Amino acid sequence: MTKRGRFITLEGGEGVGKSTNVGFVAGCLKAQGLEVVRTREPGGTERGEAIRALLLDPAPLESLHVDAELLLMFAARAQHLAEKILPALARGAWVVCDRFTDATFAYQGGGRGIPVARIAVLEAFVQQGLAPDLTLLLDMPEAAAKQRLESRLRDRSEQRDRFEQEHANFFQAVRSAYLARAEQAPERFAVIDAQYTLDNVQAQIRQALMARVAEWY
Ligand SMILES: Nc1ncnc2c1ncn2[C@@H]1O[C@H](COP(=O)(O)OP(=O)(O)OP(=O)(O)O)[C@@H](O)[C@H]1O
Ligand SMILES: Cc1cn([C@H]2C[C@H](O)[C@@H](COP(=O)(O)O)O2)c(=O)[nH]c1=O
Repeated sequence: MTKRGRFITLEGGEGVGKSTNVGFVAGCLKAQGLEVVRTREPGGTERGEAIRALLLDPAPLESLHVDAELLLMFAARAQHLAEKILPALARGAWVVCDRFTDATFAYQGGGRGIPVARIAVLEAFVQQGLAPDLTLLLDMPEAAAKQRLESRLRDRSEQRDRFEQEHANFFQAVRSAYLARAEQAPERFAVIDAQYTLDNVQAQIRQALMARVAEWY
């Protein structure tokens, strides 16, 4: 019987370096001879990416109800699980995902104020017990992360998306919610101090990742 693959997620607020380090994590695992599927949320499938475009579109900032936002996150996730994540894990591939349900607890829970219990109902319904094996939480002060984000937006001439337009209080609440989740599940989370140089951050990530890989094999 094929051994089920492992599910690794990267989490954190805007601009902390998740997208930069998803490739690094995938590279470390590939160097161990593993099949790796790299993906992201919301998105990861054709339909999920269409939902992502709707969610991130800056235009309807005032008009998308918070419950609609929450349900769209889980709709994209249901498609992502069925079409990509579960088949990959079943064939023994390792999945590295830029954000997953901890982001929902942090953004829709911490940021938007939706009660955790309501989110947990949808989590159970959509995931049916599936949870990441390891979550790398990239954490740093919100103001410093904002500077990184600003410089990326400038360099790439990108427009702020609907979430990136939120205020400092929103991002502080997101950060607190992430840290609270990490404290509640220390066996799953590795908190990475993301405020340092990329070399330093990647050394922390490699150490956390390889410690788990050694535990699992
Ligand atoms: N350790 C680091 N030191 C300095 N700059 C960094 C570091 N890590 C990433 N960056 C830069 O910071 C910017 C934001 O990084 P990145 O896009 O990876 O963040 P992110 O967490 O994926 O952001 P978002 O949540 O908005 O997608 C990029 O310009 C990236 O090159
Ligand atoms: C999965 C998920 C994501 N979000 C938010 C967080 C970000 O602002 C965007 C995704 O953009 P990024 O460039 O990938 O950071 O979506 C959310 O609010 N809830 C979620 O469950």
